[in-house]
Amino acid sequence: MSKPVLRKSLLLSARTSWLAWRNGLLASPRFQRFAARCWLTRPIARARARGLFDLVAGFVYSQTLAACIATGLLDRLGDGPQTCDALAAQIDVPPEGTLRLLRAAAALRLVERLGDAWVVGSAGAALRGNGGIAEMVAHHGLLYADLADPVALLRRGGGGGALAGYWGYAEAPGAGDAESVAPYSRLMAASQPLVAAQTLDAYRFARHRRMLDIGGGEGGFVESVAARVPTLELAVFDLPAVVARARARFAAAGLGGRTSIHGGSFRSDPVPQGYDLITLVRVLHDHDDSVALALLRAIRAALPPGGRLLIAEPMAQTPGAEPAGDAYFGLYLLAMGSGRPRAPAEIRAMLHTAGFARSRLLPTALPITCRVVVAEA
Ligand SMILES: CC(C)=CCC/C(C)=C/CC/C(C)=C/C=C/C(C)=C/C=C/C=C(C)/C=C/C=C(C)/C=C/C=C(C)/C=C/CC(C)(C)O
Ligand SMILES: C[S@@+](CC[C@H](N)C(=O)[O-])C[C@H]1O[C@@H](n2cnc3c(N)ncnc32)[C@H](O)[C@@H]1O
Repeated sequence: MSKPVLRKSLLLSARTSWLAWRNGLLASPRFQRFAARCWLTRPIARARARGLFDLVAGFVYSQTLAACIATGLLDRLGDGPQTCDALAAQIDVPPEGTLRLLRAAAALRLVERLGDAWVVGSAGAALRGNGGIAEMVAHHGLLYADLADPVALLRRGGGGGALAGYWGYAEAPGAGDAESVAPYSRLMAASQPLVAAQTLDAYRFARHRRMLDIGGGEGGFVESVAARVPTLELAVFDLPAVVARARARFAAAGLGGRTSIHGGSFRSDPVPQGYDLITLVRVLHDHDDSVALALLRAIRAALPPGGRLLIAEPMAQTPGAEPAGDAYFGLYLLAMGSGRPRAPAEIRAMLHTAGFARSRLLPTALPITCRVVVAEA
């Protein structure tokens, strides 16, 4: 056995022993009782118990939030303080039910008591400041239905449920009509500013002349870039029924002269050429490895020498945000029926395989919402 292999195997066996010892201790009711009573370990024990309780009960918190959004309770409180009785009449829930909801929401900092009335709480205020989150919560009903039996979902390899139906247009023959693409495109457009803000702060778009946003939906990201970088010519490539929405949006925003529209499928149509920057915003993670790699290869072939590809999306193994990438998006994409969240290192390895010379991860202010990898052809 070579020295590095021996070293690796010794380290692995030391770590295995340590983890077995640690887990035995943490599982022991005697140790748990001792840690909760001893003044030195009590804060840690309480924090761990709280963390575990949140994990066990998190779906109830999410459903409390869902009720606040569905009834419009948060928006109503956004207009000013309200009593429970006044709110009850507006949201069509009996006063006892409204009070129960308000108390639950207060525990989650969504609302706050102010004398005899109620106002928006600190978490509620942050949520109201990010429009797209409320829409995300509203569409979680679909994911919630699919996750009612998570083991069945895992056993059947994902898809086949409510969320897959919502998304199905991209796989459908003809790739969707105006009616079937509308709900999803609207949802993506509503949540797009969260991602655009991070991406625009992370990368200097002004260094480019012509940008193509592949899978750009109804053009929300292109519109944000247009507002930040007046010199850039912009284009969007998406399924024909989706880009029809982008065309209307650009015309309404007075961007018709600065933007081009390409309708097609990157599964079967060539990637348009003539752009020195191509972007994939919340697109790569939607696809299984074979489709994702074929797309990266096609983009590499379409870029001029020195041209760049920018990938922006939530990623796996994000320090401090592991549950968002690996748990939330891992199960979301499973329910959707294709794709997976990838770690930056995996994306960079795929970029290398696709023929990109260099790539790097750029820092973003809120990596939980989006990370950015840029690659050079
Ligand atoms: C004022 C005083 C007293 C003190 C100030 C202290 C201080 C500095 C406080 C900071 C307050 C502050 C600025 C808070 C900011 C909070 C923010 C920005 C919160 C943002 C939260 C974002 C969330 C929760 C985002 C959720 C996003 C979701 C769930 C996205 C889902 C996306 C999906 C499903 C996308 C699907 C696309 C597909 C199919 C995968 O491709
Ligand atoms: C998650 S959405 C992201 C939309 C937008 N980039 C954003 O961040 O809001 C994925 C987009 O990829 C598009 N898409 C899916 N399959 C496609 C295909 N085969 N060819 C072109 N676009 C496709 C969808 O229509 C959708 O607009």
